Amino acid sequence: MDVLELYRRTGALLEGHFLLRSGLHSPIFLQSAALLQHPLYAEAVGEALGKLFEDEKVDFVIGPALGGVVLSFVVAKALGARALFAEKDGQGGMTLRRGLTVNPGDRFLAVEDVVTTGESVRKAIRAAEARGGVLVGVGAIVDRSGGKAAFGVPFRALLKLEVPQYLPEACPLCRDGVPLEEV
Ligand SMILES: O=P(O)(O)OC[C@H]1O[C@H](OP(=O)(O)OP(=O)(O)O)[C@H](O)[C@@H]1O
Ligand SMILES: O=C(O)c1cc(=O)[nH]c(=O)[nH]1
Ligand SMILES: [Mg+2]
Repeated sequence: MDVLELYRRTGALLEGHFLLRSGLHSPIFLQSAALLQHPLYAEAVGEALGKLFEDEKVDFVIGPALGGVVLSFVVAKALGARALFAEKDGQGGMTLRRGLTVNPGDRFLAVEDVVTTGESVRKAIRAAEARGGVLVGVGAIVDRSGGKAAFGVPFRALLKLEVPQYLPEACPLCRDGVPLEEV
């Protein structure tokens, strides 16, 4: 599957000057909702990502809201597992709400649309582990961490993308006066 082409085709590959969740700046932003709004593409992504973990016997898949909600659903469907999502808890972490539960010992796969630092998916992982879940893998549509993100379990992505990302004080786009976009 040509994931980059899917982002392009759906207008989800943005170029400019973007503020990332982590506070880093980048000339590239992958707007996954623009891709995942298409059920057939979302399903294809879910099947491809699920396939990378088909031997893991997962009880549930979890992703951090919002980006991880649709993705969790399509991957879980492909794996015959439950689809959970974690939500911001208002204190910088994430939690399970809305009657979503974990049975102690449940094996789970964490999924993320785009991993930059991995901090967002890590928060969803902590929420599931706090309820007794056992993490068996992390899957992403795109890994743009430059090989830096690690979770202590297999981490697999459909696409590894090498893109510049800068600390704000070292950002050449800021230096050139390019307006910063919060997407
Ligand atoms: O690996 P990280 O450095 O954490 O960055 C990547 C995260 O940023 C985006 O989510 P965002 O927090 O913007 O919110 P959303 O999912 O609600 O769109 C994206 O969906 C990832 O969750
Ligand atoms: O790091 C981020 O916040 C981020 C990068 C990206 O390409 N897409 C996205 O949704 N978030
Ligand atoms: Mg997100």
